[in-house]
Amino acid sequence: MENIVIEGGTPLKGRVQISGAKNSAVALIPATILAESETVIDNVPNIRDVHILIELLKEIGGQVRLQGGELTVDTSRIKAVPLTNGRVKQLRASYYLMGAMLGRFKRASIGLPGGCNLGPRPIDQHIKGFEALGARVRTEKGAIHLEAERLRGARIYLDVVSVGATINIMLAAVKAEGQTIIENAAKEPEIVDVATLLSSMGAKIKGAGTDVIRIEGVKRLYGCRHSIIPDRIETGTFMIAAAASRGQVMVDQVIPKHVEALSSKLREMGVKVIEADEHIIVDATQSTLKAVDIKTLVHPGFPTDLQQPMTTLLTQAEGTSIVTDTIYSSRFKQVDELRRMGANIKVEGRSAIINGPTPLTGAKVTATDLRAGAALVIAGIIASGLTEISGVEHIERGYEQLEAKFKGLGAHIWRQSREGQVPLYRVK
Ligand SMILES: CC(=O)N[C@H]1[C@@H](OP(=O)(O)OP(=O)(O)OC[C@H]2O[C@@H](n3ccc(=O)[nH]c3=O)[C@H](O)[C@@H]2O)O[C@H](CO)[C@@H](O)[C@@H]1O
Ligand SMILES: C=C(OP(=O)(O)O)C(=O)O
Repeated sequence: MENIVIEGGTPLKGRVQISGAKNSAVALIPATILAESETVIDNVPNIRDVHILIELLKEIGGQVRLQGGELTVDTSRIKAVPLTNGRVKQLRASYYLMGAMLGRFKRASIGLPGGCNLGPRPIDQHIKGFEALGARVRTEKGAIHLEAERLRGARIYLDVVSVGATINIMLAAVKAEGQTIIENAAKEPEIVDVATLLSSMGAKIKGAGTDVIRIEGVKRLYGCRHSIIPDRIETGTFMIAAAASRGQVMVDQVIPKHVEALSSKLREMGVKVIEADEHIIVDATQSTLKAVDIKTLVHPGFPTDLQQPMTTLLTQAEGTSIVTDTIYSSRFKQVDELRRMGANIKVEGRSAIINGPTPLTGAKVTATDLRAGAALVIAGIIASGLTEISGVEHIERGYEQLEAKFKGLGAHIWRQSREGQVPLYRVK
């Protein structure tokens, strides 16, 4: 077991290249099940969630190769093998295997998903969608079993705007007979990315990226080539880190429009944010950071996945900031850890109230989930002294080479075995 150790206090400087989007990759990989020949996906991030999904595809007979960001999947000989083992529980996105296997085989048995512990993460809207398409659904021994004689297109209104349900229903509906209309659909860029892949496979989808998606079912889908969009949450993580450290960073190979909500908030705080076609420069070298309020919302609102890193930045802003998470009300596990480092934050209901600025000091802290991990890495970068972060496995689920990328920007960050010589002072 390893920890991340950071000696803080250096402003970040330089250029960082962003990887392919985790939250696209984890849907695109299951989507390859729908094709009856070879699919090649480029710009695949080298992260734990991707590795687990590859193992799951292999378990059902897929031939899979990941080489330098290029994933080749041959699903011509896969079978509807039940996936009810421990692996599916290691990530949330294993639930996309339900929609994809239902679409391809008209049946699926998939263990209940895992993922970050952000409070309740229901999947009732996914189930409602599958049932509307004609599937019988039962939950038994920790797994969901889906079965349909035929899948028939349907009009499905989502009671809550859900990225997961929108994608999962799309995966099953592309192979249903007739037309499916998903109303009150989520509009996240990852949904558009999945629709692009499915369309390249031969699916007929209109309206992805709006709140009404229309799908005309087809009989067969074929392999294709697809490149994953840049990770907007990784983009945002580096933008926030640049601002928090009062640095100047070019965040490269991104789609600036995907992080507009964050760019606006950073500008409101007094940070210079310059957008070009494929990069964003964040310059906080001359900034006096001002407090702002944040409310997480569905896209194009402020993303819940950046709420936790943002709380770290707001500890450095002058005044009181209120951060409200309307998507996951208890996504504040980073707060206790930030307090250990000197932050003045209290959580009331679904809001965190942050008073700043407070200098942070290094401490031993634990990453309890993926973005809490990112929040603590940023805290370590700006804190005085040494910060030691355990729970690195959460960070590895979703960030490719996080330490190497921060090191490239001048941060003093390294891995150390837990049994190693980690006194919280620098060994001379
Ligand atoms: C809208 C939103 O910001 N979604 C984020 C959410 O997606 P994720 O797919 O986890 O969540 P959803 O978008 O599906 O859910 C949004 C909201 O709807 C609720 N819900 C969802 C499905 C369901 O069947 N029933 C139900 O009540 C959820 O509890 C949540 O409060 O986390 C992902 C990983 O952190 C992010 O990449 C997504 O951008
Ligand atoms: C919470 C996240 O991941 P997951 O939904 O896969 O747990 C995330 O990407 O921020």
